[in-house]
Amino acid sequence: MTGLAIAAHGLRKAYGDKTVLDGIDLSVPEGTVFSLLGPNGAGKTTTVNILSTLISPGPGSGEIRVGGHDLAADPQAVRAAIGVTGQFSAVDGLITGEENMLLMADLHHLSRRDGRRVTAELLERFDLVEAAGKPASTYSGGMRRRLDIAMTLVGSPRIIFLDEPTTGLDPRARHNMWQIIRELVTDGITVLLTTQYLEEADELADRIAVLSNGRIAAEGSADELKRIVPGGHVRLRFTDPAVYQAAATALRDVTRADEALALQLPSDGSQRELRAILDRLDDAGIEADELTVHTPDLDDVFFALTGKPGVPTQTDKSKETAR
Ligand SMILES: Nc1ncnc2c1ncn2[C@@H]1O[C@H](COP(=O)(O)OP(=O)(O)OP(=O)(O)O)[C@@H](O)[C@H]1O
Repeated sequence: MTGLAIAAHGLRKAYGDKTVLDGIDLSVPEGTVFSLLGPNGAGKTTTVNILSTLISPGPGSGEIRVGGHDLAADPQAVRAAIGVTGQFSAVDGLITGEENMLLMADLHHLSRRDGRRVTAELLERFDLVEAAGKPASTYSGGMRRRLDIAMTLVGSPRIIFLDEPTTGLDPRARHNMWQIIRELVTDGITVLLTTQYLEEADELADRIAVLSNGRIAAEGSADELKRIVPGGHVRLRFTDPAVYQAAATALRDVTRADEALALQLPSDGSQRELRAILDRLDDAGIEADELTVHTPDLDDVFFALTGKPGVPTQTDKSKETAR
């Protein structure tokens, strides 16, 4: 292996005259989580489908290596190295969780005994022992996803593709899934995660690539991406209109929100800039009733890069931190 679990050069795909992937490069080091982030239709699933050999790359694509194997020359070896769990999971609802697992063990040609052992271990690990004898159709969304990942692990993959693994899950199940993903990585597995949830990429990914219009608009760690967009500001709120007016006069570069009696100033949130603002207020004898610092988050990055608002964040939690 090269140290890279996935190395793709100039990945291309078009359907008719619609270009979905317009030459993207991906480098994913072993044992890391790489997140492909993009709005609906950006090409995330198409990328996963190509890398997992489900569909062929478009003409003109460069070399693609997955698990150290050349995708075009040795797709079988790629398939043996990977596991895929997706929006349309492999779980059969008509049979029990345990039967699904045993079926998977059969597909991987495990002996009956090994199949039973691995199934028991994985059902235990994913907290599915109690539900093991019930039809999978009776499982909650979170249980189904856990079963799906457990089934994927039967084949001992080194690389797992998780296509939107928490879409539709409630917050508890989502956090549970994040924990599972972290544990996979602790075990040395490489995870390629596609998500529409910015918070999910922020939580889990070592590196994030933002897909937009068939290209990677930006790539880096969450912190690196946050640094490329402006958007940091300090917000001051007042209850007394006269004090609000005085502050608006005393401070430069402010954006006023007269109705809310609030002022906004661009700021990187650093101690130096905050002190300068507070000094100016002190000099003018002004006391703000509330001061909050807003630092850019992946939402800001995403909107700046794709120009497409409306992508869901996972919580309504305020982006502002009171200081
Ligand atoms: N078999 C196909 N035939 C024609 N067009 C397709 C096909 N598969 C995908 N597309 C188109 O390619 C584009 C990218 O689709 P893809 O499913 O990769 O996006 P995505 O980023 O995974 O989106 P989502 O978040 O909605 O799953 C979309 O415009 C889609 O309509």
